[in-house]
Amino acid sequence: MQRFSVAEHAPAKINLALHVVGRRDDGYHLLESLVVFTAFGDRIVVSPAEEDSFVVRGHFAAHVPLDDGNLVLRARDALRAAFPEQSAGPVAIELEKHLPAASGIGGGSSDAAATLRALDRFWNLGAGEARLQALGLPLGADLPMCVAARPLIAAGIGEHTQMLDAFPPLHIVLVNPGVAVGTPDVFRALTQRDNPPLPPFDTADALQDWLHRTRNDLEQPARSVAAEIGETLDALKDHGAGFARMSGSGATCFGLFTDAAAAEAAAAGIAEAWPYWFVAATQTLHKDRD
Ligand SMILES: C[C@](O)(CO)[C@H](O)COP(=O)(O)OP(=O)(O)OC[C@H]1O[C@@H](n2ccc(N)nc2=O)[C@H](O)[C@@H]1O
Ligand SMILES: Nc1ncnc2c1ncn2[C@@H]1O[C@H](COP(=O)(O)OP(=O)(O)OP(=O)(O)O)[C@@H](O)[C@H]1O
Repeated sequence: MQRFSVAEHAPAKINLALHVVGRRDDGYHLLESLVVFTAFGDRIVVSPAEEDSFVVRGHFAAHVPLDDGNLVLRARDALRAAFPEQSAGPVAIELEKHLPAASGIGGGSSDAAATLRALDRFWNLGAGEARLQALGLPLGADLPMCVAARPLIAAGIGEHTQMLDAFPPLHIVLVNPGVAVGTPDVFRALTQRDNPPLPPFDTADALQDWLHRTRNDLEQPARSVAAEIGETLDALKDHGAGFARMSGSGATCFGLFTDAAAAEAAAAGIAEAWPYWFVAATQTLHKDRD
């Protein structure tokens, strides 16, 4: 039996830009998105056990299912099923839940991706990143990008990921106005499904210029579901964000700041003015895997 615990960070996923460029016959939308991941996030710890178990702790623990509806358990089961010939014995899984659920920053997908990475190491499967991405896709379109968890461009419904090396580090404030927004509801409220593609991005490009030429096509439909998104973006801009936009299907918005001190000051100001909102100052992750 494996004698050591393995821990994996499950970062927040931020769609810096998200263009909806078409729709597949099965109803899934074709996207082009520049995605980064943050130091702030959830945490998965897998440990040796006599039988399978799952516990959730942390500020948002009460907001996620404890049964097979949790993407963490679905990821564990998918990995076991893919490696029937290898010993994939009982395991205790602990999830520390710091990311708000149903909030556009991929909490469940990132937890599932971290579970795949952690169990791949714990069970010594040597699956490799591409295999883990393919195994994750049936659990959610965001899984392949969350397995990679470093700056990338995603395309298709999320199954194509192209890593961006030497992406500039970013100081970010995440703000969620306390409204859970269902991803299917936002896609349903979308009126324009064939929008212009993402302009090409080169890491040598000025990011701010590029951001101003891009969009989140899910912002308008999300605002029709949760009007608080407008107030959230205003709060970030009023507290000095050089750029602010909604991530994914919302309602979490991100603001970009010049340095960590500016991000922390803005986060403190927003948290004081809106004590019931979720607010976190953080920075992007760039660690290479594999
Ligand atoms: C909005 C994003 O977060 C951007 O990164 C993702 O596209 C959503 O990824 P996700 O939450 O992993 O999505 P899934 O769990 O696969 O799908 C939830 C629902 O969102 C819609 N959906 C999702 C992804 C996609 N490319 N097109 C869609 O239309 C579908 O109605 C689907 O039933
Ligand atoms: N580990 C988990 N963490 C959060 N939600 C989970 C988890 N497992 C299952 N879920 C379910 O998935 C739903 C979507 O939550 P999630 O946080 O993944 O959405 P999201 O942040 O909008 O993701 P995305 O940005 O990928 O659209 C929740 O309503 C919740 O019931």
